[in-house]
Amino acid sequence: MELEAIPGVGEKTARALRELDDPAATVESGDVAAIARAPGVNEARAARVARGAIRRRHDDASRVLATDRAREVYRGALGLLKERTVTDYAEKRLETFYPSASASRIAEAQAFAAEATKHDPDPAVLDALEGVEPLEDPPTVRVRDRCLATADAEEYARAEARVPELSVETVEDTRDIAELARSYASVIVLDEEFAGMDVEGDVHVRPDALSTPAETVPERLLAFFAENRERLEAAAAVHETVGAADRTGDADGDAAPEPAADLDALRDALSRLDEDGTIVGDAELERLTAAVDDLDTAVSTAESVADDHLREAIRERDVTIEGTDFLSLVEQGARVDSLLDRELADEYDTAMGRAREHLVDALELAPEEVDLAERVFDDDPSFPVERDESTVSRLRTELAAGRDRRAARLKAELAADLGELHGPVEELVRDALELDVELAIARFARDFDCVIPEVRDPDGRDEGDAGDEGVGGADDGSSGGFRIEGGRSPLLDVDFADVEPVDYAVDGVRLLSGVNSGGKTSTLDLVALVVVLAQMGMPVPAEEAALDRFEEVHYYAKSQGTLDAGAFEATLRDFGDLVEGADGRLVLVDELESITEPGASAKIIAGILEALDDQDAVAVFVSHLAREIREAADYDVAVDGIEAVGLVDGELRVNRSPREGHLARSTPELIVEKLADDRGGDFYGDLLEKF
Ligand SMILES: Nc1ncnc2c1ncn2[C@@H]1O[C@H](COP(=O)(O)OP(=O)(O)OP(=O)(O)O)[C@@H](O)[C@H]1O
Repeated sequence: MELEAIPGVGEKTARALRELDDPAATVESGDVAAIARAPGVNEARAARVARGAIRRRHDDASRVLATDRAREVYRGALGLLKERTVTDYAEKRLETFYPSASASRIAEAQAFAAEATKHDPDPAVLDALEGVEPLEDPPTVRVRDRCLATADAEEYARAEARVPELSVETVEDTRDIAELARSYASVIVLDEEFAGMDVEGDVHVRPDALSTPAETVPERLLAFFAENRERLEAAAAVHETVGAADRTGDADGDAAPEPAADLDALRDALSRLDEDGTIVGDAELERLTAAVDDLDTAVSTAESVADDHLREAIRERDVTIEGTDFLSLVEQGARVDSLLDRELADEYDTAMGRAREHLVDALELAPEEVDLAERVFDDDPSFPVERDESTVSRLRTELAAGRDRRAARLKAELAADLGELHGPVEELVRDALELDVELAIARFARDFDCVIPEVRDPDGRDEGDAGDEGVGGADDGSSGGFRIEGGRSPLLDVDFADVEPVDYAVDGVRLLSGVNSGGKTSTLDLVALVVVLAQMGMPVPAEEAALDRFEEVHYYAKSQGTLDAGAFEATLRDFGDLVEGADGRLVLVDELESITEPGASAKIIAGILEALDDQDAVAVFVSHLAREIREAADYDVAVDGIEAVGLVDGELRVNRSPREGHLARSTPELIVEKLADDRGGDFYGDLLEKF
């Protein structure tokens, strides 16, 4: 795949993405964490890349969010979803859901959301998700006791690139290899031509070494698992918790899927691995490691044991010394060895025996090591007892070699096991992270009593596949629209529990009138939110919702006061563009009249409505000037109204659902009416007649 063909991926990002193992598949997978492994690509950019790949797959060039306010509503909706994630991954992954005008994209996202909403978010699973994070590649470990060797310049470059953990050495002949074998514990020769050579040391000819990294550098896998231990344990815990919830019947009806990796095998492998990537839990390796470390101390203690015994023996003994011996001792400084030998031979043997026994016991030496260890103390009598340094050194070398051989074998065995787990654990962690995405959607749907909306193909309406009910006038060939029943916006400034349900269906161009604070703006917000969420493929906060797929959502918030001439002209130009080719657009406009004086506003709004009506657009204009606009318009403008049911204790009681074809009375009218009722008299009565 041409990476540059993905919308939003330039040359620089494409170059970074090419560093990934399988760039095309990774980008397509939508796995934001995997994409973010490309150098210099953070998670936000990774989410954009994933979104671009989705757009490309669906051939989706749509830009549904056409205005700032529409984008704000999207951010609000996304925010509500993101608040319900546990992991950073899920937060970023949710950004790959965008409002689309592509039927296939919406269907794909809806299928995902429909599955997601089947979950019953279990608090124990959410807790378990806390520790899950995308897996990370640890920094390169340098392995110094092993090297790669080749006579080929290209192979050399390949080896350096693929196995940065090892030194790569150039060799010309067997002599060079023999030289390397003296400096490295083990040498891996990459060239076939050296097969069968006779070189001393741990030398292997392995032409496939670069393609079998688990064998060549088992340390790489060990470091990967050591680095990611906590994430892996957390992901395993998530799967187990889901499984447990399933068994106790807490979760949805479906049985939990088998985890992607064998969790017992994973735990077993991790138990053999230390934090720094070394092997643990092997008694023999621990014995050899301790023996090397404790050798000096054990030899010194063994010397003391022998000395103590001899000292005691000498002290308790009367030694008769012949005159000549005494003379030779005094005159020539002769050593007492001969004396010891003659007088205390038995005691000396016992002392040596004890020293050797101590050494063997303290270091827990194996039978094959005992022989050499016993030679540390030779039979030539001396006091104090002296070790044979060269034997100690040989013993150290042998124990260390045994330790290294054992460690290498265990590393290779563990790496082989880990190699098999590598793919599955990547999937295990990804599944856990994806579960967080699904649970966020499930919680959103539950928290806000959502439903999966019906999103219909606007071009298919005339063929009669618009469903039984139809959206407003959808099956009559008009521009379609939306129908919301029991919609409750979670973005309102009141507690969700206090939000009153709103029913509203629109199939063409409407003016929305109503009392102050009746909920007109909130209705526009609800419509925008439902449409945006629906086209993201997400559940919407309503009892029922259906809409025709919109190409663009143009939502204009109320302007903050009258505009100066320049800004007014710019706004008019915006609307000029908007009414051009408005088919497929949803237009939501809040009190456009505030941009200029009321008389001019009514004429301008009437003109815009006429143009939109001609285009069969779907539009809702909130206005307090409904009557004036109707008078200024050349056609019969449809007006809906949010009615006050009455004034109770000075407070308006409102029916939040707009009434179709009804011009709602304004707040001033209602107050005049109340005064006319309460006080009577001509003044209030006359005033009321003017409305
Ligand atoms: N469906 C609802 N349920 C509960 N409260 C609501 C609902 N709709 C609106 N409200 C409350 O009414 C307040 C006013 O709503 P909103 O701003 O939408 O009214 P408006 O008709 O646009 O007012 P104005 O005519 O002053 O612009 C909101 O801030 C909210 O507290």
